[in-house]
Amino acid sequence: MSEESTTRYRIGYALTPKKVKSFIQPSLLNLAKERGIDLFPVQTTKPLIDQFPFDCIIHKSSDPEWRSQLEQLISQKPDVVVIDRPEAIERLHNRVTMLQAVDQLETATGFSVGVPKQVAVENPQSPIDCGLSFPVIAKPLVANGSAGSHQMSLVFNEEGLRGLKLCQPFVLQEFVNHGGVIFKVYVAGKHIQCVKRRSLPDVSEEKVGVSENSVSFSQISNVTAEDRSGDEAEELMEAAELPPSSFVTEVASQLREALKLNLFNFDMIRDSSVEGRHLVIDINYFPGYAKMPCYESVLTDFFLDIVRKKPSGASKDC
Ligand SMILES: O=P(O)(O)O[C@@H]1[C@@H](OP(=O)(O)O)[C@H](OP(=O)(O)O)[C@H](O)[C@H](OP(=O)(O)O)[C@H]1OP(=O)(O)O
Ligand SMILES: Nc1ncnc2c1ncn2[C@@H]1O[C@H](COP(=O)(O)OP(=O)(O)O)[C@@H](O)[C@H]1O
Ligand SMILES: [Mg+2]
Ligand SMILES: [Mg+2]
Repeated sequence: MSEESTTRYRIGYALTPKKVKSFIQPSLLNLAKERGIDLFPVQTTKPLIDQFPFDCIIHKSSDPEWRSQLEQLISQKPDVVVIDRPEAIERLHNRVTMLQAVDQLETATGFSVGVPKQVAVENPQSPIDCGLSFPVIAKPLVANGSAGSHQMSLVFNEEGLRGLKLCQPFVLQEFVNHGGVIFKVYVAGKHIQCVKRRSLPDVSEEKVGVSENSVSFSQISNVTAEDRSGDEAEELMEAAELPPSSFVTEVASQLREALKLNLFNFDMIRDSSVEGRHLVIDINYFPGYAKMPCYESVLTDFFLDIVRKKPSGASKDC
């Protein structure tokens, strides 16, 4: 008999109610069960150790108590795989540190990858001399999953910058024309999938001169199919070609290694002014996998990779 049909594994999940609703769907639970994996909810407010046994813990929770429980678990039970390490996830909670790994990537496929020019503004009250070209996007520095951390402004000129009523540190990032489409690359260990999503439209030089000083927006890529049907942005999206999968795989695998993370996605745009140039603009921990085609089988394959390759005597990073 194969290992798949005889051995059962227990995975504990600690997720917000919103995430449980979107991710822990019956279709995932059933497929995982058929293939030997049972998923159980973990309560972050109760001692983790009392809820054992588990072969693996997956989690997305901003509770500091939970983080210390996990750190204790990692030192006390090295056989349990923790997906992912809190300190590695932490790097994605800041829009400067999240993109630092991108600069180390090297691609061999004739395409290149980088990040847009950006500067952090720690004190939002101080006058801003950012040295960037307009338009720029003001993004909250902290990317902690709160609604506020997705609230952004597209700023067309100095006056727009002066008019920003921000009370938290933020980053200013050069807006790059990219044809109104972003590529979302979902990573679950070695499994990688790239999908297209709608983005902000290109900004022409004429438009910079005549537009408002700034425009606010939030979570543009999550506009629903009903909202966008028939519009011009949707046509752009349908016509756009995905980047070659060899390039996407190179970038995703190297990022996975550099970030020491298994469960994340990144937003990538094609720089319209430089042939083959792509820019990573955002990296998200434990994103909305259920929006990815066949997420149940991708995630079940990933869980099996993890529990079968469990190292003895060490918690696993990647
Ligand atoms: O809820 P969803 O499915 O829209 O997923 C969100 C992600 O959407 P995506 O899968 O990239 O389209 C979303 O990605 P974006 O930041 O919109 O690129 C975030 O990962 C979000 O998590 P958080 O609010 O940053 O903690 C994710 O939200 P949570 O489900 O983790 O709350
Ligand atoms: N530098 C940029 N140039 C062009 N468009 C951008 C840039 N940065 C962000 N965007 C657009 O703004 C959206 C939100 O920005 P992002 O950094 O992904 O924030 P969030 O974490 O809220 O998803 C992106 O999906 C993309 O449409
Ligand atoms: Mg994004
Ligand atoms: Mg994000």
